[in-house]
Amino acid sequence: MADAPIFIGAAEVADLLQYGALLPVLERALVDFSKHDGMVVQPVRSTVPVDKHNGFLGVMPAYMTESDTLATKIVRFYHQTAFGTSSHQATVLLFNPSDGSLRAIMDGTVITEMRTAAVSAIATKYLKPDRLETLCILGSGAQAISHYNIFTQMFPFKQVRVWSRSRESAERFAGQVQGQVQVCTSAREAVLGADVVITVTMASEPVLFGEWVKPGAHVNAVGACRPEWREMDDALMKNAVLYVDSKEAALMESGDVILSGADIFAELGEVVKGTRPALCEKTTLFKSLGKNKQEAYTMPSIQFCTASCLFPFSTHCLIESKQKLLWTSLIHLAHHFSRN
Ligand SMILES: NC(=O)C1=CN([C@@H]2O[C@H](COP(=O)(O)OP(=O)(O)OC[C@H]3O[C@@H](n4cnc5c(N)ncnc54)[C@H](O)[C@@H]3O)[C@@H](O)[C@H]2O)C=CC1
Ligand SMILES: O=C([O-])C1=[NH+]CCC1
Repeated sequence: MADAPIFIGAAEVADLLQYGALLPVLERALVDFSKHDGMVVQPVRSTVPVDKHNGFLGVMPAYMTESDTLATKIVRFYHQTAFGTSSHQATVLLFNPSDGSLRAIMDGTVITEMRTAAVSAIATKYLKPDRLETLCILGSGAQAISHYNIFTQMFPFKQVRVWSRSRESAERFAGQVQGQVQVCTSAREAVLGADVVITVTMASEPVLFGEWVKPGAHVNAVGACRPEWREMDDALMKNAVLYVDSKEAALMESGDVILSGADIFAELGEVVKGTRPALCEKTTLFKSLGKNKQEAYTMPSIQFCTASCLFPFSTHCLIESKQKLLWTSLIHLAHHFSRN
């Protein structure tokens, strides 16, 4: 009989996952994904609308030949959730690729929050303007917090502005993060003059307009993952140089790309690899959909390990082994572009 899969809960994932280790894995995932050489098999996410409850369930499988990693993320995103419940909840399943048996079940919500923010940070590292003084965040939920955390760690912003539909949630956000945040009364006020803008809303109509965006600024467009949803207006989509995590996904899932008819300039993985240029002097926009969550790349110091070896060990070994499994899954997930 196959060994029972191990379970890695949200608290353990949060303990084990560090941005310092995550960033290079994701850069590698972006590059591998954008090679399009058949070594990473990762279809565009399959999404089931749950209309009766105003939500969606997305399934994101991938197989990476090089690291022999087979996993899937399952994510639900609902518009109305009970108070205190995140609109996005995810689970990651890791399989033994040789026989398809289930090896690990892990919380994917923290992974999603951190992976997505880390990929936006990578896009910003490559596409950033010369001046990095003002960061603007539109939205104040889970992604706003993870983006705030990594962006203030990685870049020397002097000012962070936030706007949210309700001032109360923007103020709650400002109280939750470590550091000064200017709560703005309008999205326009938050965006004017900002060097980097991040949109992390559940909006289905534009909240960011090209006329507000400073020429040469960089935008990370993280929300609006349905073909009929928008966060940007046409002017911004057409005037900015457009980078995406996955061209295939952007043309199937992104309302901002599909409905504006904007041309895609490059995948982020091509920029990281150096095969397409980073046009930093222009206004740039990175449309993130989460196409490489887990990657087929195994961190050099972390060997793949089987669930069967976990149970005779001490707690310490168990945690260490879980960390290995977590990384293996991340590596896989990274491919869902770092659609963490
Ligand atoms: N690209 C990627 O890889 C990923 C993208 N996402 C997307 O990022 C966005 C934020 O996700 P979370 O922070 O987890 O969600 P959340 O539910 O925690 O926060 C959503 C935020 O959007 C605001 N909002 C909701 N409806 C709005 C509207 N009509 N106009 C303006 N603001 C509105 C809410 O007030 C809240 O501040 C979502 O669109 C989500 O689908 C999430 C995970 C991965
Ligand atoms: O990658 C992801 O988990 C998601 N992207 C958009 C909605 C959820």
